[in-house]
Amino acid sequence: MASSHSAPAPTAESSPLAFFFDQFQSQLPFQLTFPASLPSPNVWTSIAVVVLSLLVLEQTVWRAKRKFLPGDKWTIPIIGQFVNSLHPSLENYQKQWAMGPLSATSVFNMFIVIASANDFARKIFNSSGTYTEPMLVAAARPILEHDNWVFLNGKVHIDYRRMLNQFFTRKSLSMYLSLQDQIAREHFQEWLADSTDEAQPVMGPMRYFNMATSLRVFCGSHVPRDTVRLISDKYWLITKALELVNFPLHIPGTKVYNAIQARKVAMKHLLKAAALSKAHVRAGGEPDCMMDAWCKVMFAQEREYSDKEMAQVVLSFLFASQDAMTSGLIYAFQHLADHPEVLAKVREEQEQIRGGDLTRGITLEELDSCTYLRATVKESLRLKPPVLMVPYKVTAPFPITPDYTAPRGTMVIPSLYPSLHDPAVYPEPTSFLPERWLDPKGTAEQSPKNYLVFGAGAHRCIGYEYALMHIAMVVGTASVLMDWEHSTTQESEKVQIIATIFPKDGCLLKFSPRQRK
Ligand code: HEM
Repeated sequence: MASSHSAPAPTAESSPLAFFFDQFQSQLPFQLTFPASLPSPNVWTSIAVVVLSLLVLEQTVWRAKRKFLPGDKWTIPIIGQFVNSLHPSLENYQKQWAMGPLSATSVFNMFIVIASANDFARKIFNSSGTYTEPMLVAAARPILEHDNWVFLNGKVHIDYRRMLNQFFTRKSLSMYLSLQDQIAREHFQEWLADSTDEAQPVMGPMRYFNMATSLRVFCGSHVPRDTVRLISDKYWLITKALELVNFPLHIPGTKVYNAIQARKVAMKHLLKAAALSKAHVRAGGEPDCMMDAWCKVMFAQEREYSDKEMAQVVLSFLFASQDAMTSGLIYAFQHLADHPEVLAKVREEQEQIRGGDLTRGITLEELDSCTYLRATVKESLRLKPPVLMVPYKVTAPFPITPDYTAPRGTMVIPSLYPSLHDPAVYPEPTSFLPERWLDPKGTAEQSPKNYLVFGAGAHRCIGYEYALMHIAMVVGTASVLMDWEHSTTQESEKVQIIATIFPKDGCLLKFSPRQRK
């Protein structure tokens, strides 16, 4: 093979790339060829210079943005901490939090500031509309759609949220409690019927149960029962794609592509539900679900929300109720199985408050008086908070401290976990101690600012009351109807992160009908 370029013999000074090429060639027993159409070594040199300059620029920008914040001295070229973010782990996050109250990292040139201290976390939560906007994760926009209300910020968000808040008051939510109880009992029956000698992972059944409950509460009978399984399965594809980092192109076969297709199917049914709900309320039907309650309010006012807007709102609610609530419920079952002394107290309280009648659902007033049950749920969510951190994006230079201003475009992440494991507020922070919530003068009750399970500020979880009521009702009812054993493994205390956290072994439980002692 003859070489097709006739440039003078390169030296390291004249062209480093061509020089290396010649060095490489000298090692080979045959002649390598530059086809005539390939750029000459001088062009390669120019490309190398540009690439090198970009790499130097990248490091310079990283150091200029990071300033004195703890973090890598040099960022990994181009990808940053991409590999770590592909496999997020609590251990890696803990390392990052241990770096300091504020620390820096980067993924694909996205500069990220992570707040571990409670003051800074709350400062970020409270900055939306002035310095920041909610970011969720990059894939959230194409999946939930760009015009979904969850991406609103500032005044428009406050107005929209004010309208939705009225459907999440305790009074509004109490009308669904008996329905929730009925659905829970149906699912308990299924879990008991499916129970085998071996404990089974409960992630799948719990997720489906939450979807069935949430669809009933949000959409009533406007989503037929036989569609619930379909939407639940589709939603799993959506959840799996909502990772901190995803493949940037949404081509067939990628998680985000699958999630977009799944959203289209779910939206088809939710759009139909919105139209049916409007027709039901227009015809004078009594509200039987959140969509109906919304229609009733909106027909009495001037602003009419389109079927698409209503369906998108429910889509956003389902995301949260599916994932975070499943995490909260699974850990509540796990913690109670691992602490029989706590379960015994929960049962005693339930039997007392229900007056021995275990066949009927619990009322809101009764639930309110379950002091020990509510402390148990609160403690379970503290110990294993479903959401570890919430990404926000800086929209204007944000002075987080007097010395450090996060530049526009930075991803700022308030972390919830460190505040919820602060030993000064929660002594023995890794122990499950519902009693800490029973002393009104104790540090736990005296430091509500540390209880960041549901976030803080303008975007604080809209569903927190619903989630707390649901988990308490389910666990309370389960405690008097069933026994459950937890098969502990080496992975039970380890955490896997699928948008929210779950026991790494999927939580292996064996349910059986309650044996009264
Ligand atoms: C244990 C269960 C849950 C946990 C731990 C949880 C946690 C959170 C957290 C940490 C945030 C971010 C708050 C912030 O940025 O300050 C959030 C937002 C949100 N959650 Fe939840 N959530 C739960 C259940 C639910 C449920 C059942 C719903 C259903 C309605 C829901 C709907 C939402 C919505 C719509 C937002 C965004 C609110 C806004 O931007 O105004 N969540 N949640």
